[in-house]
Amino acid sequence: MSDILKALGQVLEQRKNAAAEDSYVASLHHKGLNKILEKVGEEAVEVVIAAKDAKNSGDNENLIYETADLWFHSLVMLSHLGESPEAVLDELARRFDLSGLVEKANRQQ
Ligand SMILES: N=c1c2ncn([C@@H]3O[C@H](COP(=O)(O)OP(=O)(O)OP(=O)(O)O)[C@@H](O)[C@H]3O)c2ncn1[C@@H]1O[C@H](COP(=O)(O)O)[C@@H](O)[C@H]1O
Repeated sequence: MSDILKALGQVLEQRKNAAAEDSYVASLHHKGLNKILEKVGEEAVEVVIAAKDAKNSGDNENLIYETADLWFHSLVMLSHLGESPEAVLDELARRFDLSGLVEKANRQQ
């Protein structure tokens, strides 16, 4: 697993016990799930807009920036609900090398 994802997951957990005034992540945990979900939704829309702009301009810099914002806020959401980045990476590992078409066909049987 990526070292930075693991380290970030640990920081997000620690921030549950931090003061909202000292930390952006702590402020989100204090505001609660609805605020966190609002941020996830906002960042998802920003990713979509950045992708359209990148297609038109050929410049992916803002798309990378907005995608990092979306990943980050998704990790805060998972942490708030007691999950870790490892859980998502484990799920991706489980799916690895399994064709999406085959997986869908198996589901429909
Ligand atoms: N990776 C991030 C990260 N990415 C984005 N952000 C913050 O997410 C916010 C994104 O909000 P917007 O762009 O919507 O800007 P905004 O208008 O300020 O947000 P709102 O007031 O609307 O909520 C900004 O404040 C960014 O600084 C992040 N804040 C923290 N981290 C990581 O989390 C760690 C802990 O952060 P703190 O809890 O602040 O110490 C940091 O050391 C970083 O590793």
